[in-house]
Amino acid sequence: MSDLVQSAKKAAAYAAVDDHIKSGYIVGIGSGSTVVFAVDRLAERVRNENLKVKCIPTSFQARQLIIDNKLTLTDLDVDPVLDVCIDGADEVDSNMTLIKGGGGCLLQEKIVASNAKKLIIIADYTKDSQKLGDQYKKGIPIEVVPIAYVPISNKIKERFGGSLELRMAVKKAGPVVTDNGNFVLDWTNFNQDSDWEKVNSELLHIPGLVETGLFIKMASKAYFGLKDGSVKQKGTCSAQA
Ligand SMILES: O=C(CO)[C@H](O)[C@H](O)COP(=O)(O)O
Repeated sequence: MSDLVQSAKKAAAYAAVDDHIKSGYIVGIGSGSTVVFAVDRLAERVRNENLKVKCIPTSFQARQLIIDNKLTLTDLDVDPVLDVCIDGADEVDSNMTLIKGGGGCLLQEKIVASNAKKLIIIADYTKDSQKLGDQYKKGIPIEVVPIAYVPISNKIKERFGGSLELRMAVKKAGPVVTDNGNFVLDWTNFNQDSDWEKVNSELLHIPGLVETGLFIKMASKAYFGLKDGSVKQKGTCSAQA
């Protein structure tokens, strides 16, 4: 990954943490490489400003980040309502519809985000698109119960077209297994002009399909780090709103 992209991720993450996290907050910690910068900044603010925050992870990776940075860990049993969730995205379209799940953590990410008063997205400039699929070519991740991956692939192809591929592991023989023990299908060559809300609700009716990486009407704001070091904001909610 280029230095420019890395700096862009960092700039977006720092700006979002500075604008949206206050002492006393319950904070959702997303997953992926951009979130690493957000946790760095949050830990720095906890040390320097004596900020009191409790963090809810969206994945095994996020839990490790919280622990490694000596932040306070909590969960939805103890704190079922979050003030804010900060997470990355694979792509953000002009309606603030997201593709998430490039790291395979979509299910817990969606659960945690859906219990947050606001979801703030942090990303580099390569994620800012007009339509889903403009820049992100790896497809829409779909988490499925393992025994159902073939019929689910067939049903999606028949109903909506495109191609589905079972995501394979890199340092393990066989498929990626999510934090929840499921498989991930990556859906490519979909119709970019789809009504994503309708598609998403139809997908969620397929037995065995656990969750989709389509996040619709969930994100309040997206911060994109740009090549020149500045940060572009997309979406409506104001800082600390
Ligand atoms: O949804 C995710 C993981 O499941 C990530 O937030 C998404 O893949 C973006 O990751 P990165 O910050 O590494 O670009």
